[in-house]
Order: sequence, then structure tokens, then C-alpha cells
Amino acid sequence: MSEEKLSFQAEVSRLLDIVAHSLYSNKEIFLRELISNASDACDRLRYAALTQPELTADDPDFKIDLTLDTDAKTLTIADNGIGMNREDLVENLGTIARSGTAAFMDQLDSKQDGTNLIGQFGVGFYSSYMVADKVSVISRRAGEDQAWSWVSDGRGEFTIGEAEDAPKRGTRITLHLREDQAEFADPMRLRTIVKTYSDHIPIPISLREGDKEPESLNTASAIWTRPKSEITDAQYTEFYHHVAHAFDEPWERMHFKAEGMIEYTGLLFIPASKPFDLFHPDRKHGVKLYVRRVFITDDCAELIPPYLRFLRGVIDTEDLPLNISREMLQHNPLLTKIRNGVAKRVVSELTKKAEKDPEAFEKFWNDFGAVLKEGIYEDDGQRAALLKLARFRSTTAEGMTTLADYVSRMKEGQDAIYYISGADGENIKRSPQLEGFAAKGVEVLLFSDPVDEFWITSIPDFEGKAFKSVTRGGADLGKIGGAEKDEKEGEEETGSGDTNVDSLIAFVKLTLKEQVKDVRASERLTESAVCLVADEGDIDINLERILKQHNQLDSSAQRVLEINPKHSLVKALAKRIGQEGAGDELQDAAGLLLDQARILEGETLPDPVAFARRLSGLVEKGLA
Ligand SMILES: Nc1ncnc2c1ncn2[C@@H]1O[C@H](COP(=O)(O)OP(=O)(O)OP(=O)(O)O)[C@@H](O)[C@H]1O
Repeated sequence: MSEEKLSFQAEVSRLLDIVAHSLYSNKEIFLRELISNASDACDRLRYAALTQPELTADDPDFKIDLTLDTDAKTLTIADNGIGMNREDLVENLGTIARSGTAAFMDQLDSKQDGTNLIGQFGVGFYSSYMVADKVSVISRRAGEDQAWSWVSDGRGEFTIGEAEDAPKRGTRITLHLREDQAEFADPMRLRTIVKTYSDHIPIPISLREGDKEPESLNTASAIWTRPKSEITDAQYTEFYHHVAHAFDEPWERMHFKAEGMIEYTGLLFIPASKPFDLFHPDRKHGVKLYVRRVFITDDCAELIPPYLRFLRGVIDTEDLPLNISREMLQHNPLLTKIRNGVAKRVVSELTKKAEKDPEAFEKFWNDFGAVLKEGIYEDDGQRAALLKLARFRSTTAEGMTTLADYVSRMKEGQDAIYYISGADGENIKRSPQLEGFAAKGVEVLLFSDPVDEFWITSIPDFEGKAFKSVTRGGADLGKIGGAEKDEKEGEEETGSGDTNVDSLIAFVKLTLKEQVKDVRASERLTESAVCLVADEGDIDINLERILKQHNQLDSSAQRVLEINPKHSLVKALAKRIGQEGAGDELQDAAGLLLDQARILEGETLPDPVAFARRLSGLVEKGLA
């Protein structure tokens, strides 16, 4: 029999090192990880057997057997699931498949204690090395003749070779328990662990000690089929850990039965914290599809709308045929009904939660709000409810506000919901375009999630109030009542200033030519001299930036340069209009006004050399 020694992927070696030296106090979870894998392996074979019944014909009953040898200090976990061939063993037990974990491992400081890692992610099969100093795996893939053996002490290498004494199908994992982990050779202890963590596993788990009769350890019925009143919180949580590969307490669970046109049961969870890859393009939801208790797939995009991709759990339906193929799942009208039903239920559950416990809801919103907002433009059915649920920061609200609350605070004469968008909530608060709104005490919503730019283009209004970007079109501030906190007029003469400012504006426009779409006197500026805005009907500045970042746009719309007629710099420049010899100086000033507005907008200057020349020229003149 040929044997081969192979090295673990570097991240696995690192992980194993952490696992073996971890002081993690909850070492018993290794068993739930192995049982969870065994149960998944049975689920996968059960599904494969729907189209290839010969795979399970000679042994149709799935089971997970634990065997304890107290003398040899070994614990064996055997299943008759799908099994692994040579490539499977090398791939699955030599590398880290889940990109999130691998990426996290890379970031992990070598001095850091891995306890956290084990608590947060669970390390699956590798957690065996918390209690064992040698693990051997013998496996035969269902339908294949050759069985394989994988052995490792978890220190950098594993041996792989053909196996003789192997189960007819499935996987047998033997843990050689470490000296200091003898407690796991105690049947009482194992019984308790299985009861605590794995009772919900819908496959019979038995324990055999030496030559004694095997005893059954779990209830072995799918937890979602049991009445709610018979399931404890702890059991729900354990199931969540199993189905979601999660290690936290779920933030919310929904256990329901839909009856009527289509029948399905759902047991869904919302995690308490945001996964690393929530915005990764390949990110999938984590809801498994079952048909009459038979696992079908954990990769059915049609089952859950993308904006609910943080959901974890199970949907089990009575109405799909058992032998449904993955292809048949696409564009299946029954699945569409289930998806819409689930979306409705989840959104209504969130609405209730938001009313009952606004603080907890705000925490959820901080983690998942940006994803949920995708539903505003993707899901016609839930759009209205999602808009009501949405929370935003604003220039004046403490914490977050709903749109309804915003509307209730609108000023007299204000007929639009104002917003400003940008990448960073704190930075956009300082935008010059907000000055006039602040002066009038008009609240402006801060849109800092990129998704805001997208849903806003498809939603004209909320309860009849149009959404309006403060960086686009006219500010309409004149119509809005309320004290102008910032009137600085009075002591300074303005009389002839207006016509001078008009002339200045005409001059700047002539000088800047096609660099701007227009130059206008600003209603929205009180502190700053200039700002850029998008013309009514043109693409918003922030949206343009996002699209360019994603290479979906390569041209820029011309912007409107707004000039603050009350600003002292503007007044001073206006006075110079028509004076002898002021032409060159004013031309430079026009260029600088535009560059200043660009800098305030966070844009890079198209011609920094010209900017520097103009600036030094004017400063020099001022000093002379
Ligand atoms: N008993 C088994 N039978 C068949 N395949 C198995 C078995 N145990 C593990 N595997 C395979 O090895 C892979 C890796 O297992 P591992 O426990 O490390 O990670 P996981 O189950 O994918 O995720 P997690 O780390 O959350 O447990 C599994 O995805 C599965 O393909």
C-alpha cells in the first residue's frame, strides 16, 4: 500500500498550532463539530441518492456511531454519509476552504491568543486537535471502490494512502485522546455533550463502549418539525450554531409554518454580528432548502432575496418534488412564492422588533441596514415597508431617524426631504452645500452607504415628499420659513455689491468656459465662498464618483459653480471688476475659485501646476 506525506496549507498549520495550544475552555465543542460534519455528509448522500438510488440501496438508514475504547483512549466517530476520496481528503482536510477564515488567519497576529478565533468561527474538523494528539480518518466515497486513509499529528504534515479496513461507505474518524483530555473517554461526559449540542441532529447518534450494547443519544427528529413549545432557547441556539457554522447567540429567530396555497416550514436566524464578507460579490445567503425533511441544497439563490443574505437557517417545503434537480430550481414559480413569503415575514418581523425594541433594532441596522436597503429598489412588494424601516443619520437628529420622523420635523414651506451623500458620514457633515440648510435649521439626511445612491434614483418620494439632494439643482431655501441664524448683512455695504457680484459671476463664467456648466449666486452657502453642485437633472456628484470607482462611467458631467455673494472674498473680487489692470488677477482668481470648490468636494485637481502658479502669484501680490 503506497503512502504519501503531504504538507498542510500554511494557514492550516497556523490554525492547528493555535488550536493545539489554545487554552479555550470549551474543548468539548470538538464533538459537535465532528457530528455536524457527519450529519452534513449524510444529508449530501441522501440528496445524491434521489437520482442515484444505488448509492444507498444496500444500507438505506443513515447513522452516526460513536465508539469509545477506554483502554486505548480513543474515540471514534463514524458516519455512513457521502464519504471522501483521496482528492476530497487532501482538499478538505489540508486546506481552509472558507475564504473568510483564511483571510482572518492572515490578519491574526502571531502573538494573539487563538481562543477568540475558536470562539468566533469554530474551526470545524481541526478542533479535534484540542483534545487529540493524533487523528486518523478512514473514508470511502459512496459509489467508489477504493477507501483512503488520512493520518496526522497536526504538526505540519499528514499521510495519505489506500485503506484496507474501511467502512463500506462514509467516514470513520479516530481521535487518539491527549493524556490531559481523558475526560472525553468517559461515556457520561459524552452523553451530556451530545445531548447539549447535537440533540437536534435529525440522524440517530449512538454510543458504544467496548463490547457493550450501543445506546441511543439523541431525539433524532428535525428540530423545525417539532412544536415550538417543546424546544428550549438553548436547543434553538445549538441548531443555529450547526446550520450557520456560527458561534454567537442569534440576534433574532423566526420559527414558522406557512399554510395555504403552498406549505413550508421555516426556522430562520439573524446573526448578532456582521460577517466579514457581507458585501463580497459572491456572498450567498445561508438558508438550506429541504423538501419533506430531505436536504436538497444550501446553494439555491432563488430561495432568499439577495437583500436578506444575512439570514441563516432552513426552509422545508412539502410542495416541491423530492427529486428536483438544481436546474429545476431556477425560475421555479413555487420558489418565487416561498421567497416572497419569506421576505414578507422577515420584514414584518423586523418591523415589530423596531417598534418593540428600537435600541436593539438600531444595532441590527448598523450591521445590516446597508444590505436591507438594497431591497428598496429590488423588491417591489416590500419597498414601502422597507422605506418605513430604514434609519438614517442626519445633520440634526441625535442617533438615527426614520423618514416619518424626519417628515414630522419638516419646516414650514419645506416640501422636500433633503439629503446629502458621500462616503464618510462625518466628512459630509462639513460639506459647504449644507451651510444654508444649517442656517435655516433645515434637517438634512446623511447618506453614507453607496447603496443609497441607487435606491434613491428609483424612489421619487416618501409619503408625497420628494427626495432632493442638497448638491443638486437650486436649494429652494428662500421658500422655507424659520429664522435665518446667520444673517451677517448690516454693517457691510451691499447696495451696489449686487450688480458687481452679477458682473463677477458673468466674468467667472466667461473665464472658466466649458470647465463649468454655469456659474450662479448661491442660496445655500453662508460660510464658504464657493461650492460645486450638479445641475437639476444631472447625475449627483457622489453617484458619479461611485460609478467611476467601479469603472461603470468614464466621463464627468459638467458642474455648476455656486458663488456666495455675501462672502468677503467674493465682495472684494466683485469690487475689482471694471478697475484698471484687474483683468489678469481676476482671471487667476476665477481659476482659484473653481479649484477651491473642487478641493472642498474632495476631488483631485485636473491641473495642480496651474493651481500652484495662480496661488503663489496672488499671495505674492498680496504681500507686496
Ligand atoms: N464526516 C465527513 N464526511 C464527509 N466529508 C467531511 C466529513 N467531515 C468533513 N468533511 C469535509 O471536509 C470539509 C471541511 O470540514 P471542516 O469541518 O473543516 O469545515 P466545514 O464543515 O466546511 O466548516 P466549519 O469550519 O464551519 O465546520 C467539509 O466541508 C466536508 O466537505
